Amino acid sequence: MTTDSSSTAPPGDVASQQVRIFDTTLRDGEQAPGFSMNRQAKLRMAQMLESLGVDVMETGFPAASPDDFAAVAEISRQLRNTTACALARCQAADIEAAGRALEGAHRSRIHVFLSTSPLHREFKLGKSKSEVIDLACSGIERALQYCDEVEFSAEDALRTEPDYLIEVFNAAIAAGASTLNAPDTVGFTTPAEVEALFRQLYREVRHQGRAIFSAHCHDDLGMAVANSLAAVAGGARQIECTINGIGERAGNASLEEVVMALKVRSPLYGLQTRIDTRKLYPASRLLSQLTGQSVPRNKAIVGENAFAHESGIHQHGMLKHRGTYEIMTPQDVGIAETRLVLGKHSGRAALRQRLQVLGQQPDEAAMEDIFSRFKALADRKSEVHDDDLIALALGQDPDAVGPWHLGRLSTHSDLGGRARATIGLHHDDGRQISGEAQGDGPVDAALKAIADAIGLSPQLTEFQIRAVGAGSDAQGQAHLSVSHQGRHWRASGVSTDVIEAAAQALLSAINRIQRSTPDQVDAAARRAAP
Ligand SMILES: CC(=O)SCCNC(=O)CCNC(=O)[C@H](O)C(C)(C)COP(=O)(O)OP(=O)(O)OC[C@H]1O[C@@H](n2cnc3c(N)ncnc32)[C@H](O)[C@@H]1OP(=O)(O)O
Ligand SMILES: CC(C)C(=O)C(=O)O
Repeated sequence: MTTDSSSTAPPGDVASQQVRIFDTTLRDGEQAPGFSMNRQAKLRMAQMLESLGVDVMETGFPAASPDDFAAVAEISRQLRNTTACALARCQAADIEAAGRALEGAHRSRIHVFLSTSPLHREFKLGKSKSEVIDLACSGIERALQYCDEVEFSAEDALRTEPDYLIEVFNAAIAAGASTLNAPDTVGFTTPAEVEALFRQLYREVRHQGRAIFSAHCHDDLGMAVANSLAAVAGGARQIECTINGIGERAGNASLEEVVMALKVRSPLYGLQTRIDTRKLYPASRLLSQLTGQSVPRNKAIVGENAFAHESGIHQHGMLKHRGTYEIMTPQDVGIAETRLVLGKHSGRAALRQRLQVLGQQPDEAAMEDIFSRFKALADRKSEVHDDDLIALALGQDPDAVGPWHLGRLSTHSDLGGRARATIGLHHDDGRQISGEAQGDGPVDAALKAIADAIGLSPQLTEFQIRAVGAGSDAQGQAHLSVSHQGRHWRASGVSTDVIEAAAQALLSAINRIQRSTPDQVDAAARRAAP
């Protein structure tokens, strides 16, 4: 967590080293298709954002719907260290709704906005320059009756005539706004342009240290984070951003990227935030769970690959000194550890290190043999897992099938009742066994029947079924991970019948366990056999 104790300038003044983080995940983020959240989800996310340390939280747009109003009201009552903010158009009903929703807030802000660009003035609002200024000022004055502070946004500011924008901001300050936001509503600007605009605003608007400038950048050209940082270089002291960069169209500036850029490059920017960066990854995962939208693997800071290395040259460098290929630690952002993923691009250094972790210490000759078999396997699989490596080290074929095979599977389930499964298995040595079990659904029953029949119940740690292809005749692909005696095994099964796909996946995992520890599993199966 970074805090500013050295600066004497008020937060937000250009002389201050503190940048306010204004989070709009629950408003601009939530208003994008695919990201809407119900009240419960918003409340859960708000708790996470407050513990992350955001300074201002835009909790919603109360005039949008009764549920949004209720969410803003409930979140506002709960926030203690964060200013609760609600959005409103320059319309009396919107502002009154925002004011009522914020009534229980510890500290409240109404964010009123109005378009200022020529295109928006003419086609959206049908208003002249002076009418826009009058409407903005009356909106700000009205909002001040309901809250502690008012932010004013000149929507589409980056396509507004700069001299007119200055006139609007001067009027907004005179009307009582203490935060002046110049949004790049359509993600059109560039870093050089936005920095120059903020410098001009800082110089020419009559803020007299009473108002701070804010940047709200969209990512239509992929420059939202760069533009936000450039705005700060030009004098902005509030950045509006969202977790995972969600927001209208291509999204907003990503909070985790902005914050980590300021932290990792602090000698360059000399600026700080209050964000507890160790909570960035948990916040990102929570949002992904609540919205059902996954984070791309290659996403900066919080993507699965952000601290994962597959290429041998990088892995070799990382094993010598992690600074060779990482500019921050995974722990800085709340990720447990760096992963060296073994695949077709990996080299001997990473393979040897992983084998050592798995208790295998092959000599040079054995290592060469394992390495060539590893490369051959890696050409067929995207990722080589620990159980594959153990099979390679033990001289086994990681692609082998059996010894157990599924001979028979039948399931029965009634709506609302327990499901039942019976299975028949045969072994390469001619043995045949059968089993029967009940479960929560037919997949659960089938997996239990197999585990009971073989007499081995590895713990299921991950389970996914997905359709391959479209249509009701699509193949179902089951992936699972199990743990057994401290080791982890992965397996998959494919069938047009999803229950059979799951059963094949578990059997494949048990076979892998058996092939690496044959005596032990065989004894279990003999005990289980009738
Ligand atoms: C850049 C941004 O992200 S702005 C925030 C965008 N977010 C949203 O729009 C999400 C929530 N919005 C909603 O639920 C609805 O749009 C509502 C409830 C706010 C309004 O719904 P409706 O009354 O049916 O209006 P509708 O959405 O069709 O059109 C917007 C109206 O607001 C006017 N308007 C737009 N911005 C402003 C503003 N800042 N101040 C005053 N009026 C405005 C438009 O001119 C239009 O007016 P008109 O109906 O007289 O033509
Ligand atoms: C309401 C304003 C700040 C906005 O979301 C935008 O201009 O993108």
